[in-house]
Amino acid sequence: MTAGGFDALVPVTDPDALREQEQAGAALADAVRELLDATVRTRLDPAQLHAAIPAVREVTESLLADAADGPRGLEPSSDGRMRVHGNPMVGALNPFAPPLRIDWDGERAATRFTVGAAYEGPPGCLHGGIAAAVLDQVLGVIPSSIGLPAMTATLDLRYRRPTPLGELSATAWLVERDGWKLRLEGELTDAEGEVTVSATGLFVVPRVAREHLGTPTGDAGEFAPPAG
Ligand SMILES: CCCCCCCCCCCC(=O)SCCNC(=O)CCNC(=O)[C@H](O)C(C)(C)COP(=O)(O)OP(=O)(O)OC[C@H]1O[C@@H](n2cnc3c(N)ncnc32)[C@H](O)[C@@H]1OP(=O)(O)O
Repeated sequence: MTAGGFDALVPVTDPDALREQEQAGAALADAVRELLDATVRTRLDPAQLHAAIPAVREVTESLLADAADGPRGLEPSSDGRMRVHGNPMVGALNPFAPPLRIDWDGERAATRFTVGAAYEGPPGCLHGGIAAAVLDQVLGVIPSSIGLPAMTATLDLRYRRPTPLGELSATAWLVERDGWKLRLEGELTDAEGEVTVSATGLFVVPRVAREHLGTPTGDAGEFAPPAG
């Protein structure tokens, strides 16, 4: 199951039209992601750079002909789940998002993704804040995947070694549930399988969501810590 949305299904009047809209928006985001990468990597001379600007501005203007005034917020998707399409880690419509596609198998949330020049911190390596955002997101899909939409209260990171740009993976699991509080752990791993960053997070179901969800059962049940 792909995680990252909110598990409760909502009625969608015309899922085919919505899917077509999502696919077109995601294709545009892919193209702009390539533009973002090219913008960082280009070595064209100043005159050539200035010459590129009008074409980019023209596209921007055309997109703003029909656009939201601000962020998109939570919207129904064609799969019947609510999603934040502008999310900078998983949002299909956000060119800054790698984007992460996070799978939840009932025990672990996991994603494989590629990061390039736009995410560079130390030379050739992933920016530490992006590593934090990836882990926040991968840990953060677990609460909603088990029906307890929660927000990050604390996120502790241990940067063990530099994370090279390129193919990476991240995984997270639930360690403990205490009422409305979830203790989660996760890891970011490089292409060689080395753990570069490990994370521990406390996620709390906010008061407003608690009022809708009723009484917590207070134990992790089947969501026990994975072996190893
Ligand atoms: C609609 C869902 C969307 C869900 C959306 C999911 C999207 C996932 C995306 C990735 C995750 C993010 O980036 S989320 C964005 C980054 N995070 C945030 O912006 C969160 C900002 N902080 C908050 O909104 C709030 O402080 C909360 C929700 C964390 C907690 O506030 P609250 O709901 O009023 O809860 P409160 O009654 O005070 O506390 C409940 C229990 O949690 C404990 N507790 C609370 N905060 C902490 C803390 N920092 N450290 C230790 N413990 C804490 C309390 O001691 C208490 O324990 P006891 O007395 O019961 O034992």
